[in-house]
Amino acid sequence: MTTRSDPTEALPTHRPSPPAPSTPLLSLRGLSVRFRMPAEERDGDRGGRRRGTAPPRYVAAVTDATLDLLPGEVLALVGESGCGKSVMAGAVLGLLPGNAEIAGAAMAGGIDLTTADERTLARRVRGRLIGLVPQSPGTHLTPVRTIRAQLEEAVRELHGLPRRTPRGRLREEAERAADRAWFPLDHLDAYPHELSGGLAQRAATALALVGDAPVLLADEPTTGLDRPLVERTVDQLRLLADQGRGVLIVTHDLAAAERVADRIAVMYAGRIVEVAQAREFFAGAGPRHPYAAGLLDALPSRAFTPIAGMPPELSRLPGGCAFAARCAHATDVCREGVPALLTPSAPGPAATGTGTVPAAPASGAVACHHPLGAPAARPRPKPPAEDLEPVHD
Ligand SMILES: Nc1ncnc2c1ncn2[C@@H]1O[C@H](COP(=O)(O)OP(=O)(O)OP(=O)(O)O)[C@@H](O)[C@H]1O
Ligand code: NI
Repeated sequence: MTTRSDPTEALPTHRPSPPAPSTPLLSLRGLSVRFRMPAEERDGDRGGRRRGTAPPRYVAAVTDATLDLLPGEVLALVGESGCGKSVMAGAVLGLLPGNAEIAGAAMAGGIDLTTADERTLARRVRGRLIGLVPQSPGTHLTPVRTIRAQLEEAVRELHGLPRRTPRGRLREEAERAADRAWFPLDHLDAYPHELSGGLAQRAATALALVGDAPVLLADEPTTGLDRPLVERTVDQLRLLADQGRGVLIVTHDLAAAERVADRIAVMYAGRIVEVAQAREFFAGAGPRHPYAAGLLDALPSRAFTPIAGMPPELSRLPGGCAFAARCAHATDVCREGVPALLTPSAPGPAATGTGTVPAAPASGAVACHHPLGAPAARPRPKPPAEDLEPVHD
């Protein structure tokens, strides 16, 4: 993809104040996804139990995720590769493979996305309630068709319009979508290869905006882009949120998240382990979960110290906190029980509210038996080898 600069790529500097937080646009409640895997012959089975009679294995890709996405906010979902971010996004769009088993709920526009049939998902959810900003505009755009033709086709499909629909209507809707993504109308007749990287990204975003969905889901929207293009891409998502949409960015790129996110949700081994205000997380008191602190410390702009060890296999999760084996703060209690996602002020689990619909943690929630920055009265674990305490305390 080319990344040459283009004067038409300047984004408007006007930044309207975000609307007051109100009803969530997307609500996950105890969302879990596991993949059923073919049974495996285990050690000791040979000669005894025959292959195929062993119990099936499961990959616990997402476990008990509770989270709200509010109008006007950019929420960044971060975590190491394989921790379940894309599976969570796929569950929301009804795009999981056949071996996926889902529990819990994911509500948007009054529809439970986990139980909706394919017809509902295709007609009412994808593109209409939730727009998907693709990872790689280069592969998302069809090389042999102009941007205008692709947008018009998307309009036709999304609105279920017949082939004979008057051109004017398609044209108008396509131009409206281009305009929403700040794609210059005088480039609409270009082919994808004629566009700069930034304009290709905007063309792909325009496709996601054809149905003017209130929720935008961007799974790794900046992978493979150079720094200036990363910044333009996420700034554009920020502006789309400022207009009242809810934007969920799934990313490895903590610098991009710091640049545009209002809130951060950190995932580890399939669970949300921390939800924080981005300002607090990056520039204020800092992360409260030792894993989240480790992610920040791993950044080249910070301590540049990777987290020792590897995440557990999602088909063989340990009994307690999944991070305990890598955590300098872990004690016996960590290995015994999975910590609930708690906010400091809430007496019970943050995911437990009043009424039948439990509340989601807004921010300041952490799933840790020994959260960082906790009162000194908390029993302090012994650091395992080197004295690592100053890094965290
Ligand atoms: N169809 C599938 N069958 C079995 N396991 C799967 C399937 N799809 C994904 N997984 C597993 O689910 C886990 C979560 O994967 P996911 O793609 O959500 O990770 P991710 O956090 O998005 O990682 P990355 O940052 O690399 O994109 C991984 O262990 C992955 O191997
Ligand atoms: Ni992913």
